[in-house]
Amino acid sequence: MNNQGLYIALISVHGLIRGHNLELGRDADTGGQTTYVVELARALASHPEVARVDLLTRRVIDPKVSPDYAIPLEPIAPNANIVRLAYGPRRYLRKEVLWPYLDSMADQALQHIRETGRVPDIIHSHYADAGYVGTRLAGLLGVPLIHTGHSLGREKRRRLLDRNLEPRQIEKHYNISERIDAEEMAMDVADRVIASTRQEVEEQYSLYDNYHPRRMRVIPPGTELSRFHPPTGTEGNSRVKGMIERFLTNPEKPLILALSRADERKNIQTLVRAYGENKQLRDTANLLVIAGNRDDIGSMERGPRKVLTDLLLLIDRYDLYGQVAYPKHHHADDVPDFYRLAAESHGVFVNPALTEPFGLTLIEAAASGLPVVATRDGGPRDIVGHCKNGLLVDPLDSDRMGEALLEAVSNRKQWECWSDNGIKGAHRYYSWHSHVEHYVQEVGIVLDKHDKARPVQLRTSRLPTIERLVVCDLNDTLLGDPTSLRDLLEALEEAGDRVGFGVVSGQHLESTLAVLDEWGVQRPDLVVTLMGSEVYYGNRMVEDHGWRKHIDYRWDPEGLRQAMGDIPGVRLQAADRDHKIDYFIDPDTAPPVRKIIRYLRNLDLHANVVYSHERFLDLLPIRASKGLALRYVAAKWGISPQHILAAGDSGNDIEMLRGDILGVVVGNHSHELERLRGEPGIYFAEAHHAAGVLEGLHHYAFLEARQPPVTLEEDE
Ligand SMILES: O=c1ccn([C@@H]2O[C@H](COP(=O)(O)OP(=O)(O)O[C@H]3O[C@H](CO)[C@@H](O)[C@H](O)[C@H]3O)[C@@H](O)[C@H]2O)c(=O)[nH]1
Ligand SMILES: O=P(O)(O)OC[C@H]1O[C@](O)(CO)[C@@H](O)[C@@H]1O
Repeated sequence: MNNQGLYIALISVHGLIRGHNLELGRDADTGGQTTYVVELARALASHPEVARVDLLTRRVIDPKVSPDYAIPLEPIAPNANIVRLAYGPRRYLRKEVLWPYLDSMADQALQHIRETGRVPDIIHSHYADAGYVGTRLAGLLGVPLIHTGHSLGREKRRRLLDRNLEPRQIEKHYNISERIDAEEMAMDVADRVIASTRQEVEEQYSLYDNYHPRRMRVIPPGTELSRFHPPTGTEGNSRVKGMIERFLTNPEKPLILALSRADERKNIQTLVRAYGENKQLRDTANLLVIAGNRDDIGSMERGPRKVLTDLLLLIDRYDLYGQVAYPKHHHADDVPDFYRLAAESHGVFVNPALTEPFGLTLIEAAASGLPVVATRDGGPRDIVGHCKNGLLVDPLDSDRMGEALLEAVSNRKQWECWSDNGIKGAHRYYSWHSHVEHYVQEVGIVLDKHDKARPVQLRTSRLPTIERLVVCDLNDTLLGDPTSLRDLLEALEEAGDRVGFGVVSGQHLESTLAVLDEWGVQRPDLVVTLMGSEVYYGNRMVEDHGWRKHIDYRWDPEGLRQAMGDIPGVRLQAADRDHKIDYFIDPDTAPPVRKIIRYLRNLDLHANVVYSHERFLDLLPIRASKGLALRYVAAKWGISPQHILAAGDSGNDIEMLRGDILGVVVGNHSHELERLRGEPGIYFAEAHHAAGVLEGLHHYAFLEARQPPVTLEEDE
């Protein structure tokens, strides 16, 4: 731990995040995780060993949402900020469609880190999308990663298949494979995975190929105990009482409170059936359903729209008018009052979710002195086990759910005991104070143990004259046509010291330099070889040893060669360098690449597996690729990715072309690049080879002299 105090970067990509009045339940992506990360940021910032907390999220500029989400930097504590990074489309997008833009978020995060002038000591990603970004950032900077899944794709896919959704449909709507891959990668790279309950670890995280028990830590989130506390006797005149009473014939009856996002998984319909089918329960208590905020159900996303429509239909089917309240809107500040009003009425909180990874609402209810009836599937087992403040039920057994609710509101002695236990349990097990004590201790262990490889020292560029950088893949991109090659080199020459030139090749240094000499190309500023395994600078081709050390992470070439030897349709081509193993692959007889990757993972072997030209399969360290090498170099030189133009022609160039780096695909590209057509920041040239690169340079006006910095004398 350095004496500056910890600088922690939390990443939470999706949903609407701000420091006040979270619009929880507004849509499927703005729920518990957003509460969790904002409260974690504040709690960490108050810890004496923490100097700074940045909560990195996506900047959203969209007239349909509050302008709060467009503010680039929002202080939420004296040393904690929400940092909104601008990447991809400006409008609000659901989390499932953010994947193509996440490389760009990592690039923007590097810019933010360069502006702060300090590399974070730890990166903590929340959910799969942030895991994707965090994995790249941690790799580029060489700092440890912590990951928290909140909700896991393999479990979600299982549930969706159980509901007989078509795998193709699941893929199309949820991008579930990309999400699971990102979760696997995050769990592979993370030094720690922080879960909220033991169940999550044993039943959900354990399903992952990269599940490593020794890296798992259960640190349940806290709840804001200043917000959630027992009734103070003033509930009678709270705003929410009026909101609810307008629905109810006998408002003085005990309240059964359900509060969750309007999401299928929350299983509201079984709860309404349990209530509707139990006459004694209906006579004894009213039901209050808070399911997010809604203006017009008809204009909501499919998921929430279906949940709310079913709710109305069930209320009608059981003729529950006057017994069920279902307000359209509420403010975040109303939520604690809902719990207290229900507690005041000697009611009960119910979480009927089909599965609940954790269940923040249960600790909120406990802290409010409100007993619970909760699904036994997931985190509630831990919570009710700790707090002894209610009953667990099978979420699919509506009769039993009804009976449990009736018991909770009928047995006053039992109610008082549960209420008291819940208050004590919430303070004892679920305060943010105890959470961050444990968290900071873990971070200390990770940092002490973590390989002391210095993170990338963000110094200004090694080659200070370079403002921008043109990087070309070697074979079939830079080379291939002598005439246009000469034109390109002349154009670069004319651009002078402002524009640097780099080459990226799949071969090792010696053969790369020999080929460059053969084609009369002078020594580039930068040479990246072996698909991104090695990085060399300047005339003397000095190797970047920090990069080599950095990619050594979890690289086991012997183990990989051993394992690959057993795979049909795959033949060793060359293993001529420490950090790259080349194979020929016959797509007709070899297993699919995705299966090869899982096979290696199951052997605890880690590699970046690159398939190209439908016949090559290259194995690289997980931290190595052309794209990652380029971003590492950009960070090192202080060059923003938008000032780099990368040109390529085949599958192993994809990562280099995506993100904020300006991509150029030359006209003679192989067909595996076709899927990039139309992606932001990627230009498909008509011309072939170096002529295609030149076309791309013109397209981006990349070589045009930028406005020189105005100097004072010119002003006078
Ligand atoms: O209309 C609503 C609905 C919810 N909430 C709040 O939103 C949060 C909901 O969190 P939770 O019930 O835990 O559900 P999810 O949004 O599904 O949260 C995911 O992430 C949480 C944090 O990791 C985990 O507790 C959950 O199990 C996981 O599903 C709670 O603070 C609620 O008070 C509201 O304020 N208004
Ligand atoms: O249904 P999914 O895709 O697993 O997402 C669950 C959602 O619940 C949340 O808590 C909402 O904030 C996030 O974890 C996630 O957006």
